[in-house]
Amino acid sequence: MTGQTGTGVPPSSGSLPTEELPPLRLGTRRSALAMAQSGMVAEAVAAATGRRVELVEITTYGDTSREALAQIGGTGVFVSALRDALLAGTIDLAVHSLKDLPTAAPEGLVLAAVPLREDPRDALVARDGLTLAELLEKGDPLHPARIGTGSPRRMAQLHAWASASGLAVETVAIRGNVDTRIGYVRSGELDGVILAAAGLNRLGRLAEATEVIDTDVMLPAPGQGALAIECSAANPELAAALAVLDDAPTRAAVTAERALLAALEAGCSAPVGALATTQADELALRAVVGTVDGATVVQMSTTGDDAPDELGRGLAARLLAAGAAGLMGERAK
Ligand SMILES: NCc1[nH]cc(CCC(=O)O)c1CC(=O)O
Repeated sequence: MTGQTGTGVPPSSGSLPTEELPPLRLGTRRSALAMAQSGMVAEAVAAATGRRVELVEITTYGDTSREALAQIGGTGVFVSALRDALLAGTIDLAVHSLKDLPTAAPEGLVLAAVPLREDPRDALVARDGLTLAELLEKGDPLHPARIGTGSPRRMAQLHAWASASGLAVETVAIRGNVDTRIGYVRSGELDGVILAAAGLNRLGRLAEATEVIDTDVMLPAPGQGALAIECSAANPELAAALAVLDDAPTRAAVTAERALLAALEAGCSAPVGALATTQADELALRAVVGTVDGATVVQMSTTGDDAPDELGRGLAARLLAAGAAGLMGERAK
């Protein structure tokens, strides 16, 4: 009789067998864009932690309300339901578009990772493959090109650029998901709409952009194109595991942009654009504040090896000294 002590596969001794840990619950909004970016992060988190990751869909007030964002308290409405779920422990991590994240640090939560940023610029989706310049040149003061955007920042810069170029433009306040917004162009209701290039790209629809708008024409929203991965401060092991997804240059850039926004006491629906880029270990930060009609815009830049948040606050102070507060109108949160 042969022995019963054959060499089976020994139980692994090192790390915990992953199948014994419950999956990580990643909270996400239901929109196609949120699902796309959460799916990407879920894969990265699974690879980084060796854990399974399941998506938990959470509906926010911003998803169900058709009111203008400025009316319902800014894009923070997209964030708070996910944060409530994190604090309640019904999800383990949440993925947000960083530009929707209020600048105030939340009690009990950690910004565990800011992954590598995508193209931060805005993009135009226009009829007939036209660029912004071509579209506006086809109009005239009585029949200006009609461009859809609900963003005061985009409106301000679009009007300022058109006026500097001697061209007419009409902005039409719209909101809704990417499909809805592009739909206004496909139906012929609008000549073009402006959206974040990163959002189009994550949906696999960047090819529908007829122009990615140069940052000399339009500075993006602080944090645009970057994602935020949040978890509970009560779970430092998870925060540490998620930290491998952090991209240091992206975090430095968005830290500078958000410090500027916070120091201006402006929210994500204020007419403020800002973009930091890394150049040979130095951060270069550009920012614009304007009136929504574009009649007055103040643009400034700075560079240096100061800490990112100091760079942001310093530029905000210079903008405020130049009268920025008076341009932003009613402070949005
Ligand atoms: N305001 C909603 C929102 N929040 C983030 C993005 C795009 C993706 C990103 O900036 O990371 C969008 C859509 C848009 O502005 O077109």
